[in-house]
Amino acid sequence: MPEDAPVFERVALIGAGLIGSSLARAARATHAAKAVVVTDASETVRARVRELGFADVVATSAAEAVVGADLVIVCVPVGVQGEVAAEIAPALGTAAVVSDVGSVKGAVVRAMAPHLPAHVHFVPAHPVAGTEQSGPDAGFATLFQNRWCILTPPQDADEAAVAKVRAFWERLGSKVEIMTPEHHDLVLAITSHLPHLIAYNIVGTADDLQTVTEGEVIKFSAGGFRDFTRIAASDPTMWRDVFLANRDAVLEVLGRFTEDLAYLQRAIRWGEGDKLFDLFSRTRAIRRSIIESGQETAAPDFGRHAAAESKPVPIPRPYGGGE
Ligand SMILES: NC(=O)C1=CN([C@@H]2O[C@H](COP(=O)(O)OP(=O)(O)OC[C@H]3O[C@@H](n4cnc5c(N)ncnc54)[C@H](O)[C@@H]3O)[C@@H](O)[C@H]2O)C=CC1
Ligand SMILES: O=C(O)C(=O)Cc1ccc(O)cc1
Repeated sequence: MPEDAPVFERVALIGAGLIGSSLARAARATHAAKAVVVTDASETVRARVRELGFADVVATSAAEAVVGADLVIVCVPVGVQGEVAAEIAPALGTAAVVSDVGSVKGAVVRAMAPHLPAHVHFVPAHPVAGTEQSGPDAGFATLFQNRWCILTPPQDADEAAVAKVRAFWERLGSKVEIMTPEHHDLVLAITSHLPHLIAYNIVGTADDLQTVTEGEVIKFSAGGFRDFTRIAASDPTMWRDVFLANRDAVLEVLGRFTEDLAYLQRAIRWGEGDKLFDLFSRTRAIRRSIIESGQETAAPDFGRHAAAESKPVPIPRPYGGGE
């Protein structure tokens, strides 16, 4: 294949928000697709996509969009991915590969797979790249460059279909890793979902405290708190769906997190400075090693492969030492 020959002929994107519109722009900019068809449930969004001009075709329904597509990527909140799969199923061509970009994989695979015809190759994906913005204006062509994209194909997936989806994401500039949905959901629970929950919680707590601090919480917010407010501005629908869909893994890591927080609370109460100092030294070393390895903007260690990943991953020892 010549270096910039399209990876797919006709890519259909269902949902034209931050991720769908970034994919359309990136697929065009890199010639990963010969033609890009976009649709969205919202007429306002479809009209905006026409104005912005990043699609070759703007279809009025998901079923219409997938006709003749050799790659379909579902880019809607995870809570409606099952509905979309049911809607597109009868219109999918025999050569179609179906994928998605959902931030949760296990629940999404369980919701979508039963609707898809047997001839369709299903290769779920999650680009670990995004912002707190949403909608078609927020997208940009370089969003996926030098970012991880995790694929979670079923064990009996068609190898050629997986290779083409990998090639598509690599064309957009992503680094691709393959793992099971369960492993994905545990890793993302700690690296992405829990940080968002903490951000939503701390900004909510600070807002409640405004009444006792005469409104000065926001005024004097230092860098750390401001970073939390950016994350806490993320889309409410998307994140409600993420927490409901990844309930088990989030509750697992949240349990560990609250135990570790209680350990710090006790150390502060009893003046145990060495405990605080030890943890802060450990975490500083982690940050420094990330920077030294040149991974500062990359996702954490996803270097594990599908076959090895069906069992739960041990979570590191508690701050205090033993298990
Ligand atoms: N926002 C982020 O940073 C990232 C998001 N994701 C995942 O990408 C997916 C999309 O997220 P965003 O693009 O950020 O959301 P967004 O809110 O910007 O866009 C979602 C779009 O889907 C449309 N939509 C909703 N239901 C639909 C339906 N039934 N049929 C057709 N269109 C429908 C909405 O009208 C909206 O335009 C989610 O599953 C999310 O978990 C993945 C990586 C990063
Ligand atoms: O804006 C940020 O800091 C993010 O963390 C973006 C993001 C949100 C959801 C994902 O599944 C992946 C990336």
